[in-house]
Amino acid sequence: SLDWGYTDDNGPSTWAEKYPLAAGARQSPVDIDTSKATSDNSLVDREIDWSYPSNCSYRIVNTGYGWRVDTYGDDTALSGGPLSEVYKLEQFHCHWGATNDEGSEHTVDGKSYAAELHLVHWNSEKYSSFKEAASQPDGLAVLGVFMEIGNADNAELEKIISLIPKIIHKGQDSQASFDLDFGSLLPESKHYWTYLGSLTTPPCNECVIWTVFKEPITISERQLEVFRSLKSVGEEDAIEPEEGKLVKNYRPPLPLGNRVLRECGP
Ligand SMILES: Oc1ccc(S)c(O)c1
Ligand SMILES: [Zn+2]
Repeated sequence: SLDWGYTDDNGPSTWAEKYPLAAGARQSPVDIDTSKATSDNSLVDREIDWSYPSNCSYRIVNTGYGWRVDTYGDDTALSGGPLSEVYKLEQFHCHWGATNDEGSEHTVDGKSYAAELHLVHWNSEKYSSFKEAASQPDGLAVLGVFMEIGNADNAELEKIISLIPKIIHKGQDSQASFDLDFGSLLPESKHYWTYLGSLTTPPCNECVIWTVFKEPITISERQLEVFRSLKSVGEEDAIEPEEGKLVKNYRPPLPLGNRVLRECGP
């Protein structure tokens, strides 16, 4: 089974034992203390620009600590905002909690959202692979999108959620090509906070330029329950039906320390 996870005996407070980077000074997530955010001119008119194709083939996989959609980011591009180069979309995934009052990784003035979507991009202008980029301080650019519970399903996410019953157990995957409109996975407002941080899962490499959108998107309670139905163990692990469910997979915030937190947007 996994050597790290989100239970009491393998959760975030134990990660540094096997993954020393997890104890670094540039870790993610952080609490976004809005009174500390500077809106200096360094980002003025530097809005985040993305271009994602409307139809792509994807693979969704149960990693044992969540679901992850691997994209084949040929004609994807993320630029602008805090980024000096063009980044390609590698994958996206989500973090959530056991109840709706927790689940996001970043928090805003101490407030948690029910879940948080991460769209992971890598600096394909400077580096030749995602793996190489993940070892560099400017290697990855991750967009963080807060998710709150609303009455309506999120139609775009439903295309992904409908595949989850096929990957209930760790290691299972499903290939699908659907026209996913990424734009609708992002909020209307492009107002964001940005800071230098890390992967929020082991090995917690300090290689991420984070951009966290201020405005959440909404998903329904039913959709979030589907996330929680994923299992962290393989089909071969004989366990009771209710056991091994991935009811939460979020890392609590780490200190911002002396890092700069900038904000940009209307
Ligand atoms: O490549 C990545 C893995 C995990 C997480 S949380 C990321 O933000 C990027
Ligand atoms: Zn993540």
